[in-house]
Amino acid sequence: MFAGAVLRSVSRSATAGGTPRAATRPILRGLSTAAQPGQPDGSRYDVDVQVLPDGLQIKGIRGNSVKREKLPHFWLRDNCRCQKCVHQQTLQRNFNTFAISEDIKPDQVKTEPDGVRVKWDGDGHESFYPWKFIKHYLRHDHRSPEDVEFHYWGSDIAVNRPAVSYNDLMAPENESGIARLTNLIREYGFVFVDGTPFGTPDATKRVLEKIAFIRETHYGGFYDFIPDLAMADTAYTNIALPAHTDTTYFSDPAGLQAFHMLSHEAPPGQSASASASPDEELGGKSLLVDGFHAANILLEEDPAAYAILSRVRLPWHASGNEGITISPDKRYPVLELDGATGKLARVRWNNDDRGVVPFTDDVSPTQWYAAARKWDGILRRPDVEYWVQLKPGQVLIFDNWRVMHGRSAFEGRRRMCGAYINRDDFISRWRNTNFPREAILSQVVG
Ligand SMILES: C[N+](C)(C)CCCC[C@H](N)C(=O)O
Ligand SMILES: O=C(O)CCC(=O)C(=O)O
Repeated sequence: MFAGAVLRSVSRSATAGGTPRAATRPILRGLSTAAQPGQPDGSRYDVDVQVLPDGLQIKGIRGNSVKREKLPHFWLRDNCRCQKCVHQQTLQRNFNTFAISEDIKPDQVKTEPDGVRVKWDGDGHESFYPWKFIKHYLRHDHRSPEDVEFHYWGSDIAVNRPAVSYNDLMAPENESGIARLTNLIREYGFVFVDGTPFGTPDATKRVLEKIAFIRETHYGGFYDFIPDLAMADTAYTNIALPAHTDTTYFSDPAGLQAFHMLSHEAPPGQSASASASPDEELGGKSLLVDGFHAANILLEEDPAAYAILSRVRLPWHASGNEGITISPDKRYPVLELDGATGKLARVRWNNDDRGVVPFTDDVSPTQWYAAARKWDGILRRPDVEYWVQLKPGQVLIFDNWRVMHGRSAFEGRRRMCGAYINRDDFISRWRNTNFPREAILSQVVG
């Protein structure tokens, strides 16, 4: 049952000197909304609205919890989402914010079953703010649908690795496969797509393009490589590579990376081993490390080292290829924390592509090396490392901001294909296949 009320037109009583006296403004009758489905505690939710000289004072009451927020008039007007103010096809703001009078005020405020309607002074523009929009700013429960429950893992993940089947993923008209795949990457940081045709790289490319378009870099777009140093990078060799993230030298490191081992032939003259999986004989095993899990261990065991790796900004570079010298827009730390939450947002770790450790005012290179040694030691712990022999048909896709990868040395002609995908394009695909668009818009628009 809803109750609504119309606030009498906002009266402005001028006083000497013309400064409007803040007349006592009646509170709009609280609006009691039945507990909405999924309301965390299932309790009633009352919202009171009071028009103040400089904004709408909103009070949200749920059980014993009362939250207040004042929504400034100008802020409300700027966030009008009517058909005139927002381009309905592109969802872009469709007016000049700064053409709105700075001291805009409502002429009339009315609560309705679905929200608050405001008629503005001046041009008489009318805005409507759904309760969902208003309650979002009451800081009652800022758990956004995008708050992810991370599943941290070590070598134990081998028992039950996250996977989807190629057929489920690629089923036409069915988004459940891509929804599950993107959600597994968000929760675990990686996923296998089993049963992917491997006679050619085409099916692998289709799998990746099911997520989003492929990111072009100086290595090209979709990559298909063997150890022939076609590009001046150790990935194009057969040497062992320790756990690392890729593209540490970009301001915006690749969000996803993928590998599909299409074939692995023994060196000429050496017969493929009779063993079930010749690859085991030839090496080239893949390594995955959950960087967030490793960082949690470091924080637990050596918080000072964690602080150093999250504070000291380092140079990173890719300079091996003729005429190409890539480095990020600024120096970045190994562990990048979210400025707002303090939570770990990104791991940037490739000791081979790291530049010279700087001398900074508060942390010496010796201190940084001691912290990095601790970090490196954690990455190499047997219970932290997940070693897996990739096989043709298994596409590995992982979050390059969280999961490090590497490989053991190998012999012979090992053919790998895959691609990078931008972080934001991956997150967009995850959002749009796992959450209702309305919930997404209320997150991304703010
Ligand atoms: C493109 N492909 C994935 C084959 C190789 C890329 C080389 C990656 C580089 N070592 C880095 O850490 O960024
Ligand atoms: O060959 C592999 O298994 C991994 C290569 C690698 O680390 C890379 O391309 O970044």
